[in-house]
Order: sequence, then structure tokens, then C-alpha cells
Amino acid sequence: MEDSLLYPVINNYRSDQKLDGLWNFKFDPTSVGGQKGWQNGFSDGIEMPVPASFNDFFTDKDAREYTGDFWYSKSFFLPTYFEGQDIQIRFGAATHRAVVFVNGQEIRSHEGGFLPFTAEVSDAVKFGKENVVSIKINNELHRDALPAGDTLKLKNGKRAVNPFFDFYNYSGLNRSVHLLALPKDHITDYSTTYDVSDDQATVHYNITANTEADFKVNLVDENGKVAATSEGQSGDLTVTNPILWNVRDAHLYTIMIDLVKDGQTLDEYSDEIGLRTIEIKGHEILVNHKSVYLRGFGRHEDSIYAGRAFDLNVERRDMNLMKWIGANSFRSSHYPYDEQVYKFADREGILVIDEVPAVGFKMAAASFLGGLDQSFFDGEWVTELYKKHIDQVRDMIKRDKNHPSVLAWSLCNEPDTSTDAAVPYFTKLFNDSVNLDPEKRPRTFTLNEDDTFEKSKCKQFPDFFLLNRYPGWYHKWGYEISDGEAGLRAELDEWKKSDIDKPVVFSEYGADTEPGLHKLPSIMWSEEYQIELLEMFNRVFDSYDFIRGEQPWNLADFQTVEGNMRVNGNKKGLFTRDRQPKAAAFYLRKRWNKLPLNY
Ligand SMILES: CCCN1C[C@@H](O)[C@H](O)[C@@H](C(=O)O)C1
Repeated sequence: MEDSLLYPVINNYRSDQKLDGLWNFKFDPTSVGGQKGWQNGFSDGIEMPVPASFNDFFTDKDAREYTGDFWYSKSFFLPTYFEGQDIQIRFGAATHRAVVFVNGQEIRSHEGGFLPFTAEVSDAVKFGKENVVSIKINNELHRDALPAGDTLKLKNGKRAVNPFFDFYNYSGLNRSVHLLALPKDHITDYSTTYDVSDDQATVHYNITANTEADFKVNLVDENGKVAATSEGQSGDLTVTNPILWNVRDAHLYTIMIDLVKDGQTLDEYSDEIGLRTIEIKGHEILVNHKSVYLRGFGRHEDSIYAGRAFDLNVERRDMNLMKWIGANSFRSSHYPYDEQVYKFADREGILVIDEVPAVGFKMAAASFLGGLDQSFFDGEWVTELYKKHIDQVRDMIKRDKNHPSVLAWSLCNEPDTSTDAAVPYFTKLFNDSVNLDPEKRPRTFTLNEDDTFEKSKCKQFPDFFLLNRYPGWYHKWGYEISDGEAGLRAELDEWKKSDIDKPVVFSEYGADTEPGLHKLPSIMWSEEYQIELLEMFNRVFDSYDFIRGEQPWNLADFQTVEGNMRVNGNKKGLFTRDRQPKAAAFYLRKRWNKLPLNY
């Protein structure tokens, strides 16, 4: 678990210099980089953009599909005026595991390719001189790591990944790298919880720092006016006539925290927050005590050229597409996204189900297209896997807890919960995570086809249900879709008869669709069929009042492993990979724009 995951800011006390751009890059297939001194940097590599996945830049398949160790290195100058400050290098994400060196000195390692980590380098850097940061990364997949999969040794001696999940194993420094200079005494974290009513809102805050100190806290509105002030490591900021953060009607305040010692301000941290509450009551999801019906998507951080890397241009387009179509939410399937995505969602009033990369915990997903027939949770890998799983749940919640857009935490995507072996794992997972979020937002995980109401042994854990269902595509497809509808209704009738008094959200359903393929009457892969499948699901959703959300799969087409069911990736997008609409996007826009945004 990371000590601090605060997003970098620049102010009179803190410096933040991005080390993005071209880094030296080398593959290390026989893991000899350490013996060859690459931790001291190297100049005979290739120039690799950061942030970016390395895969799609290459023109040869061995490089694109490369699995194993690989190195990045970059030199940076550290001015003398930073002497006496705490010098850190913060990696937004290194996929999947990394070891960091500065000037040849090993600083730290990190496991997990979708969350930040910070290397404390004050004792390794030279002030007033050039320094070198090197990072060794490994992108192999294992059953005891997240996301789950295998790494194969081919007969030609090369390695290949076998993901138990349906997205490409894009790897590298996928998010920005920051060179930070902080005061020796500094703020390391803060958290907020809320009470809101129409005429008053109270922010209950708590601050952590690396030293004993006094704290002054201001809450400033969007016009720069101080709306409330407080003092102390914890306390309340009470705003009269507040402008609340609402779905698709976002209003942000800035919390400004000063760390003070002997009357002198030594550090400051500021962040944008939203005054709102989240609740689950019976079948309802409530924001500020008002029921919300989720409309949105499963997504991927995925784009041409940059792979899995955060791309500000793509995110701006995706947010505009979601507003155009009438969405009010998305799930960060199947891993935590770059912090800037949640900042976009905060500003746009879009709710986020934040998901940890616990995906592929199901042997039937091995190689995705049909795997071993055993319970994943019977495997000998489960003990080691759990340590990494709960560690990444802790860091995801620690990193994202202050975003008003975060509605809920998805602790797993489609685990195999159909056997008793899953129960002790999920009992521990939900017990160990219950107090991680000061706001106690709902926790859930997605239930896939085989984990029906009747078969899942873990229905008791989630605060609301996320159902991934694929009648019309993976079964009862084409002309049999009417049987698919009947089967879906039969399962939902079971949910309806049950005493389960929680909301159900459909978090995945859809059809691969080749843009431009038209057929009358329809045929699978045609744009007409994608609409017919969505019409079927929407007929079902409109029949059950405990269904409180619809998030078709996926917002956009995305890259996957090669396969006989994948045509250059997954085509279930409502938009193409270059973010242009398929016919179904216009159909869905009509359906969603009939509803009030925060219905
Ligand atoms: C049946 C597995 C559930 N779901 C997982 C998601 O990651 C895949 O992309 C999606 C699909 O097959 O389109 C299916």
C-alpha cells in the first residue's frame, strides 16, 4: 500500500515537473540488463514515447507481442534550489510490475500496472547535476497476479501471454511520470465525507501528514469566494445555501489545506471536491437523496497508437460522446483509469463505478475462448493473488476516494462465484475492504452468465448487483434471440421473487458490430442486429423496476488478443475505435435523451 497517492500539484511549496516525452527503451528478453548496468541508464536503446504502451509503435510482431523484462531510462537535471526538499518520482502506471533505479541505485519495486507509485529519491539524486532514472518493467501474466492469465514459453523460446481476459496486454509507462519536490514536512493525504440538504452542506475532513502540525482549511467556491473555513487535523466545513454536485449538473469547490508550524505555513495542498452524498436504499441508488437511473457504458482506456496509455484528446472526445448520447455514468472496466479521467467525470457530473483489475478470476476464461474446467478459487495461486488483490483495492480507494464522481467500487470483474471455493475469498475481500472508504460507498463486483441468481454463491456480498449478460450474442443468438429474451426474463423473475432488496444494474450486454455492415433483415455483426439486441434488452429493463441501470458493452471498439472471434479487436462498441458512431448510437441517444439526466 502506498503512503501517499495525492495527485501532484504546483504551488508556493510544491514543484511538479513532468518527465513525459521520449525515453530510452530496450527489451531485456534474457534479463541481463542488471548485469549490463542498464540501471545506470543506456543510450543504445530506441526512443519511446511516455506516456504510451510500447506495443503498437513497432512494425515487427516479435516486438509488438513482446513478453518479459524491458527497460526505460531518462536523464533529468535537478536544480540546486531543490536541495533540502523531499525529492520523489511518481509513476502514474507501469504495467504490470517495476523496479526503479536512480543513478544506478535501486530505490523500490512495485506490483500492479494500473495505479501510481512513488519512488523517494532524495538520498540518490545529485543537486545541480544531471541524474538518470531507470525502470525495469515486466509484463508477464500470472494466475497469482492482476489481471490474471498465463505466460507461455513457445517452442522457439519466445514468451507469449495467455490472458484470461478480453483486452490486449498493452504494456509500458502508460501514464505520466512526475518529478516532485515537496517540503520536508508535508501533507500526505486527506479525506472528506458529507452531509447535505438543500440549504446546508457539511464537509467532514480529515488530514494526514508526515509530521505533527497545525492545519488551516478553506473551502472556496467556483467564484473564488471562501465558503467555509476550519482549523485542525480534522473538522467540519459548513456551507449555507451550497451548490451541490449533481449528476450531469456538477459544481465543484476547492479545498485548500495549509500545514502550519510555529505560525509558519510549510506546505499547502488543494483539490477540487463536490458536495454530494451517495446512498443505496432498497432498490434505489441515491445521489443527494434523489434516485438515479444509471445510463452509460463499460469502457476501456484504449486508443490507436498509444494503446492503454491515457490520451487527453481521446478522453475529451469520449466525454463529449457520453454527453451527446445522454449517458450519466461509466464503469472503469477492468482497471482503475488515469486520475485525469475522474477529474473529467467530476467536472461533467458523470458517475463512475471504479474497478480494480481483478479480472480473469475464472478458468473458463482461460485464453478467454474456453479454458480449464475447475474453480479458479481452488487454485494454489489464490493466497498470493489475494495479497495483491487487496493491496490494489486499498490503493484504488486511497487514490480515488475524494472524487465526487466515484459512485461505487467494483472489487472484481466476473469472478467464478458458482462454487463454494469462492465464498472464503469473497468473505475476506469484503471484510478487509469495509473500512477503506471513509464515505463507505457501495462495493460490488460483476456477475457473469454462469453466476446466475440461482448459481452464484456470493450474492450476499455486493451492495448492489452488476450483471453481465450476453443472450443474443454468446448464446441464443441470431434468430434464437427470442429464446435469449425468454431466458433473461426467467432469470430476472427469480431475482424479482427473491427477498434481495438491492438495485440491479446491467453492466455488460452487446453485440460485435462491423461498422458499415448492413443487412435487411438483420444478421449478426450488422449494425441492424446491434440495434435489435439493444431493443431486446431495453424491453426487458423496462419490465422490472429493480433494474436501476443500463451500461451496454462497450462505449468504443477496443483492441484484444488475436482470436477466431475477434476481428482486429472487440467490435461491441457503440462507437468505432476512432470514436465515430454506429447506427445503434443514434438509437440509444433517442432512448436516453427521453429521460431526465438525473432520473
Ligand atoms: C463473457 C465475458 C464478459 N465480458 C467481459 C469483457 O471484458 C469482454 O470484452 C466481453 C466481450 O466478450 O465482449 C465479455
